[in-house]
Amino acid sequence: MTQIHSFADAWLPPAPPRADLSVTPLGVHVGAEIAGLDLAVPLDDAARDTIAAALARYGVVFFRGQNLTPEQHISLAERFGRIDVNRFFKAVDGYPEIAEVRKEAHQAANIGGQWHTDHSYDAEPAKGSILYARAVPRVGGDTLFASMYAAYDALSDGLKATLSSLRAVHSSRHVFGAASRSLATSDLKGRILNPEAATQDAVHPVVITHPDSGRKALYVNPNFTLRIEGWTETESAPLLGYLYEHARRPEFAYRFQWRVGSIAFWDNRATWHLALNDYHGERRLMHRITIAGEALH
Ligand SMILES: O=C(O)CCC(=O)C(=O)O
Ligand SMILES: [Fe+2]
Repeated sequence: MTQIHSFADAWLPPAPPRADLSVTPLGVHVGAEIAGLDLAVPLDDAARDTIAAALARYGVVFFRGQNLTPEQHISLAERFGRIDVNRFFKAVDGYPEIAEVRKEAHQAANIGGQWHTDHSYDAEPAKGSILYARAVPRVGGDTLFASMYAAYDALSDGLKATLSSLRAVHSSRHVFGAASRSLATSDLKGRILNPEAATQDAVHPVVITHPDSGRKALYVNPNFTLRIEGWTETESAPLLGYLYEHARRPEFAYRFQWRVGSIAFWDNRATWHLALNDYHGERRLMHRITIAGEALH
């Protein structure tokens, strides 16, 4: 008789190398909370490895109750790679490495309000981002994360085979550039800067093999992907639209509720994220550091 293994057998993490740490899966396909760490203290190798392994497995890891200075936030990020300074977000005063994700009570538009992965418009997209909550609304302002491993796995073998030969063009121009309609019509001015730096397009496979986990992940997103390479935008729209609708299915996602001091550290190649803009009249301020990645294959 075939033995039936429960889902948890495959999904629960191996014991972390430090017995004082715990890794608890939160979503069925994405998200885990790591407890037992004060991230203001320099990470030892065992803690670093625990975080890196959880990130590769769960796509995004969360920490609660942290209290970081900008310097400590930078030191934490540097344990995972070189910092990739974002060209478009206003930086925290005195800290060009830290991007400010801010919405004041009188402002309407938020940053990251569409499903995306950070920096997919770069030839070497960021490997991950560490977002730290400094001020949060009383209610609302959650962030959704979706597993692009799960989205890929759920496609048919036929569509997987078709996608394996396709690459897609990604761009920052229509989002952060001078011609961006959302910048022209919203109150993001002053929070999003340097439209002249939005010149680059990049081409990536539609399905990547994740450099750390070896798993396949869908790597197109509704914010930055323009078209399939060699196809027009009009020709690309039905296929990309289908992939977005598929990847947006709620069962691939986890919704994180912030508190001041919460941290989300996501793997940008394995997940999408979306910041909900449902807290008008309240303030939300996050600090983000993005870690440099590599070309994707
Ligand atoms: O504010 C958030 O929750 C996420 C915003 C975003 O897309 C980002 O920081 O990359
Ligand atoms: Fe983002």
